[in-house]
Amino acid sequence: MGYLSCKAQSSISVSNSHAPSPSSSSSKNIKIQYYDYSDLEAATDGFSEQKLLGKGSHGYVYKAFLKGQHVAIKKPSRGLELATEVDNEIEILSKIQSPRLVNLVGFSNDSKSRILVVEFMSNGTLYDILHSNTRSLNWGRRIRLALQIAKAIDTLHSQSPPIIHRDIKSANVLIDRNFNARLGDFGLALRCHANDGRFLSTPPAGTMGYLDPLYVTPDNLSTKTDVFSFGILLLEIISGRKAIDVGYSPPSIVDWAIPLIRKGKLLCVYDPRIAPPKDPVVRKQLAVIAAKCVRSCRERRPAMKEIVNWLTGLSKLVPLHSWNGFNNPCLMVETMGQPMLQNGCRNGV
Ligand SMILES: Nc1ncnc2c1ncn2[C@@H]1O[C@H](COP(=O)(O)OP(=O)(O)OP(=O)(O)O)[C@@H](O)[C@H]1O
Repeated sequence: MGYLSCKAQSSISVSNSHAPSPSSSSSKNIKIQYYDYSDLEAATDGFSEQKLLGKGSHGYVYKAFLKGQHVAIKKPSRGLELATEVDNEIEILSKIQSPRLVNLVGFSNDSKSRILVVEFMSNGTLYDILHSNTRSLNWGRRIRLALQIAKAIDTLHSQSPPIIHRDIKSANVLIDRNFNARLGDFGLALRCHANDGRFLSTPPAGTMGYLDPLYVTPDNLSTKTDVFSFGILLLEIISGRKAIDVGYSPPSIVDWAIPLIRKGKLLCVYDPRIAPPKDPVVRKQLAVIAAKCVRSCRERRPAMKEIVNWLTGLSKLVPLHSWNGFNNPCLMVETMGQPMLQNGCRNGV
């Protein structure tokens, strides 16, 4: 996995040449394309409805084909405050590329509007996949998606200084054409540097349902804030339930799932739309990992690296079958592995 060291970050080049493909990311040579507003306007047929992929709180996302590459174009809908989020996303993503992230391709920087151009993800968001009733993912696929998201967050936390995403949620996980998870939306991301004024003064933010309850002042932010949100996302992957769903009591996934996991009623938390994982070790450990991530004592939450190790072990125990209906022979290969979970993961929650 490629990511940049702090030193290499000074050698970013903003150029008019093509951005490198994410898989060929180099620590010294991230090339970001600069676009004229008119190029982006033309590529989206004047930001037309037909090219609209979706809408978020920051603005609209359009599909376009630019210089031989499918891209997603993110156009803020409101004023200055949102431009700041786009600026932040540019600042963070122009210094890091990874096959686990929705990478920056370029941006337009003219007086009319700051517009972001990122890689196009053809299979939508994990939120849509988990909560649509048309396709249910098998356990092999769910565990691999969880592992890929954990690797993405670990990549951010391994930077110097660490980058904290602050908005880990299933709607910010996009699925690429090979059905791999990519972490996107870096509008809220912050570099965790004790002397950084922005880090010290930025008020807490995130998405309700995923937000660490301990993150109440700017200086409370830590990598464990993302670990908490990842735990919520893992519960969502396990149960198929939304982070907050007022149709249930209690509506919060964590208030519902953790007492059940503590009582050992694991089968109650598994997605009723599909049979639970066959292997009881997998059933238990997946739930235990999620419960460890959302512990109220931050110090007792695991680091992302540990979570990556545990999920890697679990992924070896569960075969990866086809992606419900999509016929990708590469995904049909069964992965055999030896049981492994270290670092006390077999202990209780
Ligand atoms: N890189 C991309 N490739 C393909 N579709 C995308 C891409 N980025 C976003 N989309 C689509 O656009 C929609 C809106 O994305 P956006 O990031 O603006 O908002 P969000 O993450 O859903 O919400 P919010 O910004 O409020 O957190 C997504 O739900 C997705 O369907």
